[in-house]
Amino acid sequence: QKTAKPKWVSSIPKAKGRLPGNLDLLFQLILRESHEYCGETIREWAEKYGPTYDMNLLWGNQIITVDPSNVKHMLANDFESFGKGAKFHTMLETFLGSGIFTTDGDVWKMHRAIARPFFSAERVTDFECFERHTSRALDIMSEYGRNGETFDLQHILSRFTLNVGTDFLFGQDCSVSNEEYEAFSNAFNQASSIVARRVKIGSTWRFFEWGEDPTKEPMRIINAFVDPIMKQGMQAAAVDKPMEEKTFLEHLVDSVSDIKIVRDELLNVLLASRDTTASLLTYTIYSLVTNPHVCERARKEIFNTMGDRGEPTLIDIKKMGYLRAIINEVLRLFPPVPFNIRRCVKSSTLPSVLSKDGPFSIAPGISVTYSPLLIQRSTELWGPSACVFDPDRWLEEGSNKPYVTNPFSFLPFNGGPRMCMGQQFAYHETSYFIIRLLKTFSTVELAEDSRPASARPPTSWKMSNIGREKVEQCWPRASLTLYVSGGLWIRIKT
Ligand code: HEM
Repeated sequence: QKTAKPKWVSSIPKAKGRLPGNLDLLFQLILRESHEYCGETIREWAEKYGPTYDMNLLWGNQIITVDPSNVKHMLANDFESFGKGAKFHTMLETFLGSGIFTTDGDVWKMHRAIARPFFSAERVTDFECFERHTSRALDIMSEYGRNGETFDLQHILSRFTLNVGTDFLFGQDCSVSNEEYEAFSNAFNQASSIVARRVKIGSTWRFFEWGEDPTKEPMRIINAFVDPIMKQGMQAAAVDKPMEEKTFLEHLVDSVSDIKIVRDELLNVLLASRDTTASLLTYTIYSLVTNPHVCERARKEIFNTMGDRGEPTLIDIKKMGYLRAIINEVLRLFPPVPFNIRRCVKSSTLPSVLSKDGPFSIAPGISVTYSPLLIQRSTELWGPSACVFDPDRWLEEGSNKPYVTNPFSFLPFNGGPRMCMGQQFAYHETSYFIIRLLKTFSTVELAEDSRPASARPPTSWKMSNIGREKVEQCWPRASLTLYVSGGLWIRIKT
């Protein structure tokens, strides 16, 4: 770490636009989103202004950092000086209320303490739950295969992870009609993109939302979906039973008297478990089908470990080192939470090891956005092959690997006291699904011919030498989580 005297926030390099208040940069940030590779504007500005810079939109400080030393400082070393903050709470409140994601201090501690018992080793290895929903998803895919039809796998995976999430957390199968599911899913995606945009443009978000709150209509649909789940959970909670038999929802109803908080928490954990794992699964399958040699090696490992058996056990999964390396490599290149934010609540000093002018002191009230996606693709941290999909980097021996020397250079699940509670659950769910998929289907391919225009990456990327633009065969985009624009269109053979 550098020992130089810290400079005040004003010495953090500032982005320089042509219009007062960097109005042109604010519009660039919003308008480029519709045609750029996820995070490209932020990356480009980091190259121009330095790894820690101030977007300085409408005269307000808004710090961006792609420096792991600063992320470690905010999430772990000086955790008490950084929180989600009141502004973040307001931006997300109309969607997620006051749940584990949006709160700080004692309220957050209460949420975390209530949730903790439900992420014990026994609960996160409920493979029967994975099997119930995996076999259903594979049946749907087989049907498409038999009919010679192509399909959007991302869509199937979002429903799969929602079903697993509601089953694991609320003890209920989400057996709604396709129409009800579609309405819920669209409303959830819509609310999620509205709040993601608020976070991206920061304090200026209200300028872009005239009139009625745009999350109001999606929330009406989301609540209509969640209410019956809540009702059943409350009825079940009224029946006396030991803690080990209780679902997360029953325990929640027991522990919290305010029904609004129960609903908020339910949506928070649904968001945590559905979109993130669907993203990881979608990008894992995308990476397998676009790297056939990796797919074949994974298939061999699965068959060598399990022989003719169909359903994997925890021991099987633990033996599959190559599959784990593939999942880590996907989490590195396509982190399901590509951007995140913290707000300074007590004066602090960002070490800014990668900046030539750091460290930088920052004052309470200032927000710092950090990007796992850009950090995990940085050639400075990961070497010249940073943008290449190479699971072998996780199997190489040696203590000089970036994820060994600098754990905050790989942070898909965050770090410190607010680290993801569902990490093991997500690794197990993803491994389980991939093993069953590769054992069931002999061929899984991209169906480039049948995807809609919104799923096609811009043709200009083929000529690009930036990041992964040249090699990407889908369009990675972000709302709160990373997704494939227009869906991942697939063709399979059984
Ligand atoms: C690949 C899958 C997943 C990824 C990449 C992921 C990533 C993350 C990240 C980055 C955070 C930190 C958010 C923040 O504080 O800013 C987080 C928090 C959290 N995650 Fe996950 N997550 C995944 C799956 C899951 C699953 C399956 C569950 C539940 C079943 C879950 C439950 C939670 C909870 C409860 C928190 C809140 C922790 C807190 O604020 O104290 N996650 N996750």
